[in-house]
Parts: sequence; structure tokens; C-alpha cells
Amino acid sequence: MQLAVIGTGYVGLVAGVGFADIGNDVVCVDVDETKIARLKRGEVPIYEPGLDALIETNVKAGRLTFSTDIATAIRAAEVVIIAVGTPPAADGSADLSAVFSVAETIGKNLNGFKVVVTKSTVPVGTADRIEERIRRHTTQPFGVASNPEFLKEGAAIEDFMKPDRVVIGSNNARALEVLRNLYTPLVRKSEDIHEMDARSAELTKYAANAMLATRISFMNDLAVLSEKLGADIERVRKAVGADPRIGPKFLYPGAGFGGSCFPKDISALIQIGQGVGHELEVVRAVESVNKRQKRLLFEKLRRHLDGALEGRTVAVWGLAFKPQTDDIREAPALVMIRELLEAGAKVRAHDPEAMDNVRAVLGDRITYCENMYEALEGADALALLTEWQEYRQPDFERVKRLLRTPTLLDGRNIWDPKALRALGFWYTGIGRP
Ligand SMILES: NC(=O)c1ccc[n+]([C@@H]2O[C@H](COP(=O)([O-])OP(=O)(O)OC[C@H]3O[C@@H](n4cnc5c(N)ncnc54)[C@H](O)[C@@H]3O)[C@@H](O)[C@H]2O)c1
Ligand SMILES: O=c1ccn([C@@H]2O[C@H](COP(=O)(O)OP(=O)(O)O[C@H]3O[C@H](CO)[C@@H](O)[C@H](O)[C@H]3O)[C@@H](O)[C@H]2O)c(=O)[nH]1
Repeated sequence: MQLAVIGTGYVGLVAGVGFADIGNDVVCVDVDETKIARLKRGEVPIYEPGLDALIETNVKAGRLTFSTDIATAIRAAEVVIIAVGTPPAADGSADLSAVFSVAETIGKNLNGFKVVVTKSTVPVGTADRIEERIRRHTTQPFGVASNPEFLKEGAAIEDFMKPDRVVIGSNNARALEVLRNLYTPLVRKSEDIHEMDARSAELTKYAANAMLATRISFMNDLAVLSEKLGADIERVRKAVGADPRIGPKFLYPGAGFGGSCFPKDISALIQIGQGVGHELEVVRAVESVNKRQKRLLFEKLRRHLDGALEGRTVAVWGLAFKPQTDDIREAPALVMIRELLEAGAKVRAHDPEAMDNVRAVLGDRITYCENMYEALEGADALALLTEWQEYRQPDFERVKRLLRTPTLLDGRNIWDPKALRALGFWYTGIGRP
């Protein structure tokens, strides 16, 4: 099939190369000329494991190209996939200006039946509004569909190429058929493709993210309780997750959830509810617990130092919102670092992939260390915010020698409290005695 993917970010690039890899002809389009120029030179603008090799293979095979010419890409395509950003507006709702601008361009360039698919995360009812925008400019036939994306950053290719389920929502039978054909090579069985109306598909995306975020905030709330009661949340987590009705995934307490999706989609869902006069009370609590959780490590450190943070130095390991990505959107580390700077502390930071992105936001307000141990030199404490593999088993004797005071804040519960205390560290994690 001939596809145009509009928006070449985390989702558009992964979807574009994924569809190319199963034999489609794909043009990935973006308004960002620098990004497209880099992709044309063979550079990959984001860090996502396996993405560069897959792009190279498909470009070489002639199935994947990059362009800034949206109109030409639309005219050549049978299926146009909208994968532009839908960032939060000031009131927390999703900003749909990029989606609608693409819809208008599609309307102006329709030259025969096409399926217009929204992969971006958009509020319920957006498919109807896209249809209306396209119709303003054309009498040509087209079908609009919602096809939310469920990939996780860091595992994006695996998630896209082997999805647990695919959701396609449309009121147009021809559009549903085209999308069923497009996705059939990627699913194990036909029931993995869930066909529905567009509104249900749009809501499914928010429901899935809100459910996952609810599990995390619930566990983070219980972690605070656990610590006050002298219980160990890690034991509770494992035992609770052993119930097959609950399952073990997304129960890990930590320094709060970040990323470009959960925080933004939760506030958008609250707005969607309010728009129709329904207060989503559970989702509100998920959001407020997460805001509190992102400040938890900072508060613990402040208490430990009796409020004396001025002039102290804190080492931070992990800046990305999760391992295996360079994405720092809504990262808990940024919340902690900003609190530390405001309190007059200095920060020495390390991350295997995300330091350039942090430098673009914080400039020289913190010290960036190419080596994880270098970050510890002369620091009063080490805070771990992202559980990159290389932080799991550091040389703690060396850590102790380098730190001015042996203080550890484990924001992902990856270290052994008993062993570290035996080594002479002051250790605190999330919800552990
Ligand atoms: N990142 C994820 O893990 C993920 C997963 C599932 C769904 N989503 C959703 O997918 C959408 C895209 O997310 P992302 O993380 O890929 O965003 P991103 O910011 O990485 O990429 C969006 C791209 O769209 C481009 N763009 C903006 N306006 C455009 C226009 N008018 N025409 C062409 N290109 C334009 C931008 O230049 C950018 O390259 C969002 O709605 C997001 O909520 C993201
Ligand atoms: O048990 C857990 C699991 C995750 N997290 C945190 O939650 C955030 C999000 O993690 P994850 O879901 O793995 O990454 P994303 O790439 O943001 O993926 C989510 O958001 C995407 C965009 O909507 C969806 O497509 C995915 O299905 C959904 O998992 C990160 O800060 C994690 O550290 C926890 O604190 N505890």
C-alpha cells in the first residue's frame, strides 16, 4: 500500500518504518525541515533501540522516504496517517491545531478515495471534526478512522511490530477494511484487531493510559502508607501482582510517572469529562498523587539534611523519564533538579542518552558528567531517578569513596537497602522500611 505518515516524531517514525518493513511504500513527512534533512542524511533524530538499523534497511530497499512536501505525499497516498503532536494546551486539554492544520491540507489535496487515519492521541469526537475540516475543501470521497497507538518508548519497535491489540474505529466500512488489511500481517490472530466506531476508539486510548497510570499512582500512594507503617511495598507489590486478576505489570512504585503521554493524557481526559459535565474523580486523584510523588525524593533529602540544602551538591543518576530513551518530557528528574536548584543546591548529573536534551532546557545551571562516577565527586548525596541497567550494580565501595557523605536516595527501588546500610550508607527508597 502507498502510505503517507504526517508527523515524524516517536510515533510517526516508528509507524512509518514499521509499515515499510512489512512491504508498504511509505513517505514520512514533517514540517521540521532540520529533522527531515537529518533523516535524509541517514541520521536518526531520536534514541530508540533498533530504530536506526530498521530505517537503514527500509531506506535501502526503497520502501521508506522522507519529505517536507505534505501535498505531494498526500496526493500519492492511499492511506494518510496523522501522527503529529497533540501537546497540552494551557488548560490541560489537548492542543489540536497541528491535527486540524493537517486535515485542511488533506482536504485541499484529495484526488480520489483515501483513508485518513488519526494515530495521534486525540479527544473523543475529533474524527468528526477532522471529517468536517476535510469536507470544507473537497467533494472527493474519503473515510476517516481513529487508530490510536499503544507503543511504549524504549520498546517502540517491538510494541509496533508485535502489538497485543490494534484498535481501529470508523463509521466508514471501506476505511475499516483497508486498515484491517494493513494491520493483518502484524497481529497473531484476527481477534487482535478491535473494530469499533471512532468515538470508542478515541476513548480506548485514554482509558488504557489512565488505567495504567491509576495502577502506578495507587501503588505510589500505598508506598507512602507502607513506609509510615513499617511495611515493605516491594513485598506487597510482588504478592499483590501474583493474583492473576491483578497481574504484575505497572505496579512499580517510584519517583512518579513522566513521559509525553501519561501526564498529558490524564489531564486531557479530565478536561474531556468536564466538557460533558462529568468529574472523573479517580483520574483527578491519579494526577494529584503523581504530582506529590515527583517531589517525594526531594522532600526526603530536605528532611534528612534538616532543611539545609543551600550550598550542598547532589548527584543525580538518570534524567530520561524512563530507561532506553532520551525523552525527558515530564521526567521526574527535572522536577527534582528544579527543586534542588531553587533550594540553592548544586547538581551533578549523569544519563547515558538524555544529557543533550536536558542541556537544551537547563543549560549550564547544572554540571553534566560523561561518566556516572564523575557525578559523585564531592556530592553530599546520590539520587537515582531512572533505572538504567548500568545503575543497577555500581561499585558501591567506589560510590562511598567519591561521595562526601554516604547518602543514597533510590527513586526506583533497584538497590538492596540492607546490604547498603551494612556498607555504611544512609539509604532511602520508595515505601521501604
Ligand atoms: N511518544 C509516544 O510514546 C506515543 C505513543 C502513543 C501515542 N502518542 C501520541 O502520538 C502523537 C505524536 O506523539 P510523538 O511523541 O510522536 O510526538 P513528537 O513531538 O515526537 O512528534 C510530532 C511531530 O509532528 C511534527 N508536526 C507538527 N505539526 C505538524 C504539521 N502540521 N505537519 C507535519 N508535521 C507536523 C513535529 O515537527 C514532530 O516532528 C501524540 O498525539 C501522542 O500523544 C505518543
Ligand atoms: O510500574 C511502573 C511502570 C511505569 N512507570 C513510569 O510510568 C511512566 C511511563 O512509562 P511507560 O508506560 O513504560 O512509557 P511510555 O512510553 O510513556 O508509554 C505509555 O504511554 C504511551 C503513549 O500514550 C502508550 O502508547 C503506552 O502504551 C504507555 O505505556 C515512566 O515514567 C515510568 O517510569 C512507573 O512508575 N511504574
